[in-house]
Amino acid sequence: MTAPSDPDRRERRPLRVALLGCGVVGTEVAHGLLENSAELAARAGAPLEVVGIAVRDASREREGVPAALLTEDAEALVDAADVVVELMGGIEPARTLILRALERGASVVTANKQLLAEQGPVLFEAADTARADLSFEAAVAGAIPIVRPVRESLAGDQVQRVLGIVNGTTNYVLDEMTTQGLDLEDVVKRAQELGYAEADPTADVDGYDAAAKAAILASLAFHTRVSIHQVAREGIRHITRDDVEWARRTGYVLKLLAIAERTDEGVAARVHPALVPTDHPLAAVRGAFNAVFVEAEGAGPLMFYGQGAGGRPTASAVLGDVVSAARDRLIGGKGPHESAYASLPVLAADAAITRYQVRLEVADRTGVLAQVAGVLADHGVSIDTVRQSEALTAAFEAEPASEPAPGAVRDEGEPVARLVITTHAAREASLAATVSALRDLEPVRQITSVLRVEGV
Ligand SMILES: NC(=O)C1=CN([C@@H]2O[C@H](COP(=O)(O)OP(=O)(O)OC[C@H]3O[C@@H](n4cnc5c(N)ncnc54)[C@H](O)[C@@H]3O)[C@@H](O)[C@H]2O)C=CC1
Ligand SMILES: N[C@@H](CC=O)C(=O)O
Ligand code: NA
Repeated sequence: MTAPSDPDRRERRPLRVALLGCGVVGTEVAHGLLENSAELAARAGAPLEVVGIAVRDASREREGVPAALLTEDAEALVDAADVVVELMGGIEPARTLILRALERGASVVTANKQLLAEQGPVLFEAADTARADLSFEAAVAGAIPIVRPVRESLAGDQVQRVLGIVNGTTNYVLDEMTTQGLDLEDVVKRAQELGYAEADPTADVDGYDAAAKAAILASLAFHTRVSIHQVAREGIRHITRDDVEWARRTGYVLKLLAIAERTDEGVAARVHPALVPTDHPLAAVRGAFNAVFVEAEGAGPLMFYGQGAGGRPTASAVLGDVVSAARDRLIGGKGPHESAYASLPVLAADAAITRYQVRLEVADRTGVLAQVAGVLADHGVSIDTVRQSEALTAAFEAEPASEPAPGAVRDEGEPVARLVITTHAAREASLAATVSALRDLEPVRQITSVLRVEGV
């Protein structure tokens, strides 16, 4: 007769952990595994032995990381591990190494949102086939537990909407621009030094990183595969100090938001800068912190807040996944497998419905306001508020006039009025057509900015 399977009688041999990558996050994970080994062993149920760390240059010293652990042979390291922790980033060789690990039955922990958002289905299928864990808490909103709550705790509910700040770098940049009056480029450099930015910070500034996270959250929340290519994306590269200042003067703060929604027609995900009222909780999210609101039918509104970037905070989420994967291995089981996907339609970007703030410069003549209002009305875009003229113009006395749009006629002596129009909710497609028509309107000298307004 076979002995009953009693987890407490299983052999507690050390679990071999391989790290791939020893950068900002990898270094902190290595420190955590090496310095807290006794505590982690007690929590996991077996010692977690670091068998090696794959790096590009093994001859380079890394503080607090024994040189003997460094190797340039990532494949051999993967083949020697029970748990593979991928912290190299990028698509290749991360993808091949993760698949190799899963095919061998090793558990995988990764922080690689880019890979998950582009190639998630391949990886999840490999994990399910191998009955091995593929965990990625660090891939969305750094230290904040958000993947596990959406994937597991809300698995019995119907999530309707996920909205939040999921990129620490851009939140830090916009915050510094708002509070210190700095330019975008200077603050991005600082974000790199602080370990918040991706290896190529374009991924942060142009919204790719947030779009990857939005795709992951939308997939988990709506049980529908959403890839990064289906997320409408606009970054913060075009945001100027002027935009930030106008936001402040009109009662808002600029934030890069990720929004995923489920409607009767399907699901939609988008990432863009948005004006958030100064009294909205998201306005108070400073520095590299992130915050995510989830609305579910049964649970109602939920809010998650914490550090979204940086080595230590991200390593916390990675280490949590490592302990969890170790526990699953010790009982011979696997964490959650992927949902049988509902495959709801993923909607096009221009289906989104939002409020907008449009700033423009017009010839300061009688009747211009009516002409502008007429263009909005013609496109079915209803105006909420219009601010015009002296008060706003006077506030900018010291400010140099902005460059006119290419082709715009600007008479040197002509008085120009600034208008700030806030709309009621309108379809993205209607707003785009409105802006295009405004550009062609004779008295319009410049469309200074078009920003969405959220959280009103
Ligand atoms: N830094 C952060 O705040 C966060 C980062 N992440 C993710 O964590 C992962 C790692 O990010 P960081 O540590 O910030 O990046 P990093 O650029 O500091 O570290 C990556 C390391 O991997 C190494 N590497 C790359 N390709 C390699 C290869 N083929 N063989 C050996 N080593 C290789 C690089 O030399 C570098 O040292 C990325 O997927 C990133 O998106 C996730 C959440 C937060
Ligand atoms: N570059 C990312 C790091 C965490 O995911 C960010 O700034 O949020
Ligand atoms: Na997280």
